[in-house]
Amino acid sequence: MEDEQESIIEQEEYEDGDKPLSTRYRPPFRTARMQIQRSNVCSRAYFVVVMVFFHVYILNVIGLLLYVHYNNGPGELVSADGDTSAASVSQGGTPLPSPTPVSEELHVEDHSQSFSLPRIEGIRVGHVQQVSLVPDRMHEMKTISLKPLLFEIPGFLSEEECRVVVQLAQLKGLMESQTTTTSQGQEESNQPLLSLSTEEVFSLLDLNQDRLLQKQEIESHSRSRDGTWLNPDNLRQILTGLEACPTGMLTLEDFRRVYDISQHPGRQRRGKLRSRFKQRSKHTWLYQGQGSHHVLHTLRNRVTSLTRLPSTLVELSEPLQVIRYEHGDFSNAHHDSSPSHSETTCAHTRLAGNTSALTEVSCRYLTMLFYLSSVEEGGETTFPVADNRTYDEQALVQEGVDLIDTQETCGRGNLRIKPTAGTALLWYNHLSDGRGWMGELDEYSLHGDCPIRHGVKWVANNWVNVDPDSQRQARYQRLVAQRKQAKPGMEEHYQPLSHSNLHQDL
Ligand SMILES: O=C(O)CCC(=O)C(=O)O
Ligand SMILES: [Fe+2]
Repeated sequence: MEDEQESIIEQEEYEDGDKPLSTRYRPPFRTARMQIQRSNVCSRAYFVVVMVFFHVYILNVIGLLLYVHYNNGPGELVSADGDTSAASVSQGGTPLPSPTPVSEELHVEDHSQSFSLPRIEGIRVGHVQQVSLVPDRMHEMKTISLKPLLFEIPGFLSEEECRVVVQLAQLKGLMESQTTTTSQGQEESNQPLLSLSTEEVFSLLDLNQDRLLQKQEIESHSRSRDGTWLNPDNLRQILTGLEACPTGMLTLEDFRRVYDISQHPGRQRRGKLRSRFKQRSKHTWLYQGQGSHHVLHTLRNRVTSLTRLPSTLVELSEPLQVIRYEHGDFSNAHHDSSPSHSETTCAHTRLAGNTSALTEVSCRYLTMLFYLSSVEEGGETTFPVADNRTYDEQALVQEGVDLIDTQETCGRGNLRIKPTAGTALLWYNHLSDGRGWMGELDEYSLHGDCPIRHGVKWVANNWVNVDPDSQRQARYQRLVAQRKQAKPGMEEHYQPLSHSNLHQDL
């Protein structure tokens, strides 16, 4: 009986199409043979499973590589200043070939190209990449922080270019950047501004006027550069109250409780709202399109090259803003761009915008800040929460320390960059939406500048405007293209918000 069983097993083994049994190892015991039989079947199944996993793995790797290549990869840079044959970005010093010409004209046809926004990879803090921006030299671009993604490029402008931009700004004439106070200092800036009831304050905070205060609404106030009428303690009280609220929203009654100014008579005497300094400087705007000074034009091309953004986006963005800070001048910490709400619309795409939106705001995917002068003492650009592990609105305004207030707390920021003539900073104000377009505001991009102690500081801002609604951005670009076709030679100009408007919008 046992023999019979054995021969059946053996026969099956042979019929399976493997080697003849005679050539096989014949184990002395039946149980062992059965195990071998099972292990053959198992190893085939195992082989199939492994192969399937292997293929899935390979496909995943290919997919990932393609994703990285088209979205975030260390793509190609183009040499600006007309040199399209030069190499571009590389890591470790070897330039990569990258011949994509930067056009002097608006690319009205390349909408498809416009719908992916490349991002430079930071790799890690301290990482240095070689970039080719001018024909005869390479520049080094160093990662300064990952949150926000921030780079420093020394020598982005030559001494002569800095001088030209400053002179052009002086020729155009600088205007006062609006401040909420006179320029006599903090004392005076604390003068009462308005006397508002708690209900009026509630209404001001209630951006969408739904009679409920959401965290977003309170936070968007706390972000404003002027930081005016809610002091840090008020803000902290309100946010704490909101967090204790199970609905996550405050009704007017809840608000009354958390905004109980009578408990803190010293902080908000008689309910007077106080304004504080937000900034002090002078600024002007310089157009960079056709007919502008070649240095301005070149600078814009260099921005396109470095950022690898579609040239249309850069060309349709705000003009160059040049700012001069003198002794004591500064600006409070702020975000250059705005969080997107249903009630807001981007100023730059207003042509294609939703007219029912309440507020126009600045939508700035990235900032390029150029230092046009070195400063002897003070005037550092500060990123108070750069590379924090977490971003916490409340931590910004803890008792006695208001990181927004650069006049008082500049030294406490996480990162401070000393202005050096010719150096450029590049940072992304927004995260990616994960699909290659602009996503949420990067809270960590909060920055300001410390008061000038000695010397004069000149800087210029090139902001690249992008609408978080890619369809609206596309519509806007189509409209501009149509207008351009109808009126050749006319350049569509972004109408800049004034510097002060901008920061009230934040
Ligand atoms: O001047 C600086 O260092 C920063 C300027 C700035 O943040 C701005 O103008 O928005
Ligand atoms: Fe800024």
